[in-house]
Amino acid sequence: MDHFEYRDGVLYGEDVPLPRIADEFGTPCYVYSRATLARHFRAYTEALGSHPHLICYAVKANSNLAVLGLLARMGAGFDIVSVGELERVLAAGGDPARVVFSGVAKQEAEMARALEAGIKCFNVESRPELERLDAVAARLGMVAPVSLRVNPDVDAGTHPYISTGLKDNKFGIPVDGALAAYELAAELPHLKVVGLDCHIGSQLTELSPFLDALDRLLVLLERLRERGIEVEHLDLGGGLGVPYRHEHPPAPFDYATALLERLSRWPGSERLTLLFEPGRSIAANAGVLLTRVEFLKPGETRNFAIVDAGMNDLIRPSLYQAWQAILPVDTRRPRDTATYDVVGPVCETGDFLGKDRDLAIAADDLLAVRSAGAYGFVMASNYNSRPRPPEVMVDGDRVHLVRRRERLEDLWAGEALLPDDEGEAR
Ligand SMILES: Cc1ncc(COP(=O)(O)O)c(C=O)c1O
Ligand SMILES: N[C@@H](CCCC[NH3+])C(=O)O
Repeated sequence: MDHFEYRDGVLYGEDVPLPRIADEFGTPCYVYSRATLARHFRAYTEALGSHPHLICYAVKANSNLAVLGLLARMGAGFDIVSVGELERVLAAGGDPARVVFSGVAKQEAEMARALEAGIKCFNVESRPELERLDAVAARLGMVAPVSLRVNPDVDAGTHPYISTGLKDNKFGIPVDGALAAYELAAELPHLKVVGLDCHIGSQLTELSPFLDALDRLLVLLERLRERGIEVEHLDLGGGLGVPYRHEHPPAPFDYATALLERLSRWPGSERLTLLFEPGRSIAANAGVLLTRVEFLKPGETRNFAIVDAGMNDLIRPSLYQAWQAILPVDTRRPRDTATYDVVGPVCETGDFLGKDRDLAIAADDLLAVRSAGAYGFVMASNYNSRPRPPEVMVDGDRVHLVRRRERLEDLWAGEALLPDDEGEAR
């Protein structure tokens, strides 16, 4: 259940009819539900109950300040992958002591800023990164808390572009080399080993890859213990899938219960703080992308519904052939049903939001693309010089504009013409 439902034939976000939002803010427009975000976050904390834990929301999924601020107030930590995400978390009132920093290419300045801000942990992804972090911490006269992101080589069974825990992927330290990397970390004077981490991929719909990864991490923890290296926390990353169409991913409760059960066989597990880095499972179904039909264009082989949102606004269908439901917002007016490719204004054949959709629509109707709260706005671009859409949060019957539509002049902010004397003559 989420908070986007039909009432008397009109799609609502919480208690707000979506046509009201289109009238006020125009289309395309992202709409998020505060209640859904909060409910998805609570599903994790309630599932983990009294076991020591920290839910570090993956900022990359949806980094709007209002989303981060809401989760921060609920006690969330954050998983960041850049200094930009760190600054967003801080601007939203997030607690730096609850931030973990993932990513394969952390720059020295990013490390320094995160150290000064006092983050909880760096999730280190390679040996050279350990050395770089030690050097940066030494320069600042600090000690950096580290966890090694281990690549457990399990098949997450997801789209190849969003699988991260295989030997072939760029992420993490291969599990076979992890002991030696931990020994290096323990020797480096400006690092303190605090955790062990993995993240095997995104949109996982089965429990078994998570449990396989946990088993491999527990073997490694045992080896570390034998060498006198104890960690305070175990970070199992994000990756829990959501229902976009026919998928039936485990609920956070079942996921956490299965992991806790497996973990309980490990001596001392009750003292091990569990970290999770969920992004999609918190944000995806808390958002829709509202768009308006510009034209219906019947064709010999296909019918096109041309809408005002394109791949620059929501790239998942084009990039991963992802399927997201597309719903008419107002079903009260009689319409003929036809099968459409729902396409955008961008000059690319790959610019589509959905293919072969049976829809009863007419020009000027509003559509809602569901499950757009994660990896939606954050992946939007200005391709074709299109301003990025606004973001709106509904909260009961209230509507908050949480990011205005970009203005045309925002499109060239920071750009410069060549000085006069360097024109065409050369
Ligand atoms: C290190 C890390 N943590 C967490 C996430 C969040 O993943 P998801 O949105 O699938 O929960 C990702 C993205 O895949 C990631 O790379
Ligand atoms: N952007 C991807 C998920 C990437 C996960 C980040 N490691 C998606 O929309 O499915």
